[in-house]
Amino acid sequence: MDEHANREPIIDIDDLTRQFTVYRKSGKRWRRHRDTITAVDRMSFRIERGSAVGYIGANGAGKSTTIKMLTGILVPTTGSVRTCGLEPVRQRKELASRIGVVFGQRSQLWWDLPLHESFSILAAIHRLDPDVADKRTHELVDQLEMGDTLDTPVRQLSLGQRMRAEVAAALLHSPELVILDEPTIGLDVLSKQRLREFLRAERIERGTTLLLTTHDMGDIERLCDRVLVVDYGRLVYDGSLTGLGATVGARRVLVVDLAAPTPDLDDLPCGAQLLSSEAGGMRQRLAFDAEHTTAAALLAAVSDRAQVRDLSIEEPDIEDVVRRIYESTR
Ligand SMILES: Nc1ncnc2c1ncn2[C@@H]1O[C@H](COP(=O)(O)OP(=O)(O)OP(=O)(O)O)[C@@H](O)[C@H]1O
Repeated sequence: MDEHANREPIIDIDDLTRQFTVYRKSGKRWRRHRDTITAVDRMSFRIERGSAVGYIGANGAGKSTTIKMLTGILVPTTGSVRTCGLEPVRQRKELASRIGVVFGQRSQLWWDLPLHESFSILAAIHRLDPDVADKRTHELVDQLEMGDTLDTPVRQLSLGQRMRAEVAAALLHSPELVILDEPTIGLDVLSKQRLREFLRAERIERGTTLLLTTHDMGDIERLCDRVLVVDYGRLVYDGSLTGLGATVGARRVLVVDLAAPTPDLDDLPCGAQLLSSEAGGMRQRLAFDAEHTTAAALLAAVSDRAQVRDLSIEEPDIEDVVRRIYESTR
């Protein structure tokens, strides 16, 4: 790969739109109506090589449709998409040798064959040199602790074992970019932890770029340095995990310890609300949203009413933020 290619974003989408035409029957005569659904709506973003990005949003927000266009399964309606510097649909074969894809719900393994045979078949499909394939298989089996399962038919693997096998299968040809759709869904705590550790190491040691969709806050926290939030096909947030709370309107909490018992602090500035009052009102928790007021303004309002001895600020619970994004009514 030349130096220019190395500096190019590994994913570059510009004004990307995908629409679907659906038909529904309605009215007395059950006439067919034609509707257009815009699953991805003029979306633009770039992802740099070596980064790890969480792509999140409610059900139906447009995540899978974006991934399908990135991998060449779906043709965009308008706009452009480049993955690894290639046009995914036109250069799908070449792209397949440069990316790995894991869809939690769909398998790329052969169910009735022992696991090691799936790896051999995939190595042949990718035309890997037998020595290289052997070395890489051993490495993955070792790192993902799959030694005991190599002779087991895939259909007999537990969910955790199968997910590790899926990840190994997607990484066998050492792709530059790995796209994972819900990689830890349904896994127990230990399996999740193992998988995350493996993906982190893969990224650090090989510079592999990771793009993942997930409902699991832990995946984002442990793996991603950037979060993209999609809603109704549009990008509504692009930034760090910590900045996410403020954007989706999650509230921070000012906790004040007061010098004497104090009646409930109501009548607060707009955007602030009393959450709880303890110890006869000596500790009160006040939620506020950054869009309407500031911690300083809130503190000033409290100081007018009581003597403040100590204070702290609780940041939004990111797990709650992610849950709210997924639960938003569509
Ligand atoms: N083949 C299709 N035909 C018609 N509509 C579709 C098709 N694929 C997706 N859609 C619609 O496009 C919108 C986006 O769907 P998409 O599957 O991309 O969302 P998602 O964010 O991946 O959701 P989930 O988390 O549930 O997988 C939805 O309204 C969906 O119903």
